[in-house]
Amino acid sequence: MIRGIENYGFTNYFSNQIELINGDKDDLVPARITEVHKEMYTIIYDNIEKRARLKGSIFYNDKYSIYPAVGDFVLVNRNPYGEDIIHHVLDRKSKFSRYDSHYEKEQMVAANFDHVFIISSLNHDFNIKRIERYLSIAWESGANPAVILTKSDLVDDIEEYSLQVDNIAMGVPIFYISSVTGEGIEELKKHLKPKETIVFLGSSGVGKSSLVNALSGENVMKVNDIREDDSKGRHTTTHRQLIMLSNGTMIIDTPGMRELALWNIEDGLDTTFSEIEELSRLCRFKDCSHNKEPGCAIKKALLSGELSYDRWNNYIKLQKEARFAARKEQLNLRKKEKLSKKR
Ligand SMILES: Nc1nc2c(ncn2[C@@H]2O[C@H](COP(=O)(O)OP(=O)(O)OP(=O)(O)O)[C@@H](O)[C@H]2O)c(=O)[nH]1
Ligand SMILES: [Zn+2]
Repeated sequence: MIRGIENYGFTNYFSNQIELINGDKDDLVPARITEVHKEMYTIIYDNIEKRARLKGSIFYNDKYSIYPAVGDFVLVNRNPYGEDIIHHVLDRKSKFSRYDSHYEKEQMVAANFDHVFIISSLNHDFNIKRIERYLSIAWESGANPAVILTKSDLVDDIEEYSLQVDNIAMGVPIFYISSVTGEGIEELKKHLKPKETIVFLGSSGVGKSSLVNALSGENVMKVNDIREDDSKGRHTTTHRQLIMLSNGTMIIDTPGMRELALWNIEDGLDTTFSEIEELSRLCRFKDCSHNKEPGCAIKKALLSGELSYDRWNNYIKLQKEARFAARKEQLNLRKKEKLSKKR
C-alpha cells in the first residue's frame, strides 16, 4: 500500500496510530514534513516532494493546538491538481520545543529524530557548561545524544578538551572532526544509519553547515563565510530544513534549532541561576516560598543587594513560563487520552 515512506523513518510506532485515526476510510496517506513556511509546508512521500497546507476546519480553531513541525509525520489528503491537505499530526516519538512567551504557547521546533548531535567547536567557542546544558535537553527530547567537537584542525592539544568532555558525557559517543581536513568524518559516517534522523544542536558558527556538506560530499548547505555575530542576514539564508544524505540518513537543521540553541544558553534555568538555587537552600524552611517566611535567605540577599531584583524577577518569570509550558503539555496529554478513549 504505502511505498517509500519507511525510508523516511516511518515505523510501526506511526503506522499503529493510523488505524485509530483513519478508521474505515483510508483516503489519508502518511507523509513527512520536510519544510515549514508561514502557512505552507513541504511534505515528502513516494519519493516526491509536494506543497501542502493545513485543513482549516481542523487546525484553525482553539481546540486543536498541535501544528506540524519539521520531521513530523502527518496524514494528508492527496490532491493531484495542487497542494495536498494535512489532516492530522501523528504522535511524536521525540521532539524539541520551546515555550513562546509572546504567543503564550508551545512552539514545536523539530520532531521524530533518533539522534541529537550536540555540536561545539574546539576553539574559543568551547564551553563545557553549555555542552552539559545541551546534553540535558537532548536527553529530555527522547532521542540519543552524541557530542561532535568541530574544527579539530585549529587546536594542538585535543586532550585538554577531551578530559573535560569525557567527564560529563558519561557513555555518550564523542567525535572529534574537522570539515577542513576531513579528520574524523569517516568515523562519524559509520555512526549514521539509513532511515534514521539526526538533529543538530549548536550555536551559530560552530560549523554545522560545513559538517552537513562534508557528510553529504556535496554542497547542500550554504556556508556563511562572514563572521557577523548576530546580524539577521545569517539566519535568513534559505536552505533545506530536512535533507537526506546519499546513504539514507536524514538531517534536520532549521533556524528554529538555532534559536533553541541560543535560548538555552541564555536562559537555562538550572545552570544559569545556580546562585539562586544555592541561596534558597539556606532558607530556614525547606518549602520556603520566599514571600513572608522568617529566615528567608532570598529576602535577605535581595535587601542586602547581594541578589539584584532584576535577576530575581527574571528567575521568577522563567520559572512561571516553564511551569505554564508543563501544565499546557499535561492538558494536551489529557485531551489526547480523552480522544483516544472515545474511539
Ligand atoms: N578551521 C575550520 N573552520 C571551519 C570548520 N568547519 C567550519 N569552519 C568555518 O567556520 C565558519 C562557520 O561555519 P558554518 O558551517 O557556516 O557554521 P554554522 O554552524 O552552520 O553557522 P550558522 O549558519 O551561523 O549556524 C565558516 O567560516 C567555516 O568555514 C573546520 O572544521 N575547521
Ligand atoms: Zn526563602
